[in-house]
Amino acid sequence: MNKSKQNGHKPGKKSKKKHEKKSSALTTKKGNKSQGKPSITKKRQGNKKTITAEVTCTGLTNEGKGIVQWDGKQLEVEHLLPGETAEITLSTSGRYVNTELKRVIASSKDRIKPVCSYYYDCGGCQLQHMNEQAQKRFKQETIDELMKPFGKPEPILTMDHPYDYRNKSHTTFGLNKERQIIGGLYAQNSHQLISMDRCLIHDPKADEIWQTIKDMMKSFKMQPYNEDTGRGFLRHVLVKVGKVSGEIMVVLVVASPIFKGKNNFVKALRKAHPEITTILMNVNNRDTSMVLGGQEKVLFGKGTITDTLCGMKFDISAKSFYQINPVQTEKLYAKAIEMAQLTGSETVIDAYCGIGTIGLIASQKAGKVIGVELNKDAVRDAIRNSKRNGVKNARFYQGDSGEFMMEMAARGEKADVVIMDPPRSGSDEAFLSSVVKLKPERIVYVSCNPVTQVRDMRYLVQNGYKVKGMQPVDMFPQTVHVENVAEIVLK
Ligand SMILES: C[S@@+](CC[C@H](N)C(=O)[O-])C[C@H]1O[C@@H](n2cnc3c(N)ncnc32)[C@H](O)[C@@H]1O
Repeated sequence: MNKSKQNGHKPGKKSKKKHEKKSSALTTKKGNKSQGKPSITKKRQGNKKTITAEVTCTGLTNEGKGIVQWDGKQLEVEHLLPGETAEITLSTSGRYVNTELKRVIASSKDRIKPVCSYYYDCGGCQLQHMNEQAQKRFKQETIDELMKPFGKPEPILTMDHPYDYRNKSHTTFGLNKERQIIGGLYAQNSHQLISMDRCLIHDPKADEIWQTIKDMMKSFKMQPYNEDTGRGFLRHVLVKVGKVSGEIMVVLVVASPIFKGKNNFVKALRKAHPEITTILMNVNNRDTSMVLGGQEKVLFGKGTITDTLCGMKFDISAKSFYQINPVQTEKLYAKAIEMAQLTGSETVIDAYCGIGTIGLIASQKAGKVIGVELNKDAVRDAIRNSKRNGVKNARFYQGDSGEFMMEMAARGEKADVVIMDPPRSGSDEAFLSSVVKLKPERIVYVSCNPVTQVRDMRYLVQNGYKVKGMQPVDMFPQTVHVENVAEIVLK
């Protein structure tokens, strides 16, 4: 048996799109020089040349891919670990070089057999071939390297059971070659549906529910939606689970508002899963890769679920953002509130506030909290959550955080602490320049993308602030993503 099989590696099954990379744009982090050995085979197809080569991995990129040197170029190879020697294929097409791991010849002690049997096909997780210690070390080194201009981050807070953590999942449906209905996830960066019955980072109940829906589809004559032809009905199933409350929301994302037999469908689903507390239909009839569409209809229950986080209760709508790993979120929020150093009198801005979680938790120690959020359903949830928890000193507004802060700065208003938690793209100059004008004593910056966080913190540092401390949190075990919270104070 070859080494790749021992390691559970299934070569040659991936979508080609996944590997497409400009060799000139490759990350240089942690890479040393080492020369790839001469090619073993060469094939030419049109302008495309495929080469098999033996290479040695010298480091990892921020995306967890192995760095190798070949023919004077630095290339990335998925699922390859530092120190490993492997056989890879390289396909060159113009300036592009695609790589694929074929066989690990000398394996690293950090390599393990992925627990998930879909790992090499799916791409939703990127680090399952590393043991827990190696994942931790990789995330710490990545964040340490990125944050170097601002100091040394604290040791990352990891999770005891790094599986089953996602409280939100969405599944897509399609037909296999035999025209049987299948469900699963798209391979990363592609629309190739990977049929699966379990995702090990999802809540197990969520996977049971969509499996039931898949099995019900045939008897209800419900066809999966086909994005190429625009035909079919069921596009996705979104499941949200309240990990503490046990409440479960199921959203049937459909291509048309005409849902024949919906009452019987809902009845049958509830019979199979009495634990479901609400069912919604969301109509997405656009040619889009976005999961949810504009129209929403509650088919059963109250249309939201409630969950408990840091001792407070939160209503969550289908379209509202809610952190996907509540165990780690409690650690993250505790750190963010500690960094805010509230004494009971401060005016706190909770920017990009979602359903108001951080702001409402902070309100217990603050003078007043002002939350701002773009998504109107999330703002409605935040206002309801404020009432539900008896909070009297918090107000929530719908709007763009940048515009909101510019207006505050123009009115000469005051803020002592700004807590900001923008999406992956980070914040913008309108927001950051207004923060600089408002001059809060401290800024707590929560980020799920340290790359954009670095960019924004650089702006703040150039404009009178300094980074006092940083705490990375592993919110997304098995994946390359890292959450980081930074304490930033006026110089
Ligand atoms: C990473 S989430 C954080 C939400 C919340 N702080 C939490 O911990 O649950 C980012 C939020 O920013 C919102 N958002 C995105 N762009 C925005 C903008 N320009 N202005 C205000 N909110 C925005 C999103 O709708 C989302 O709720």
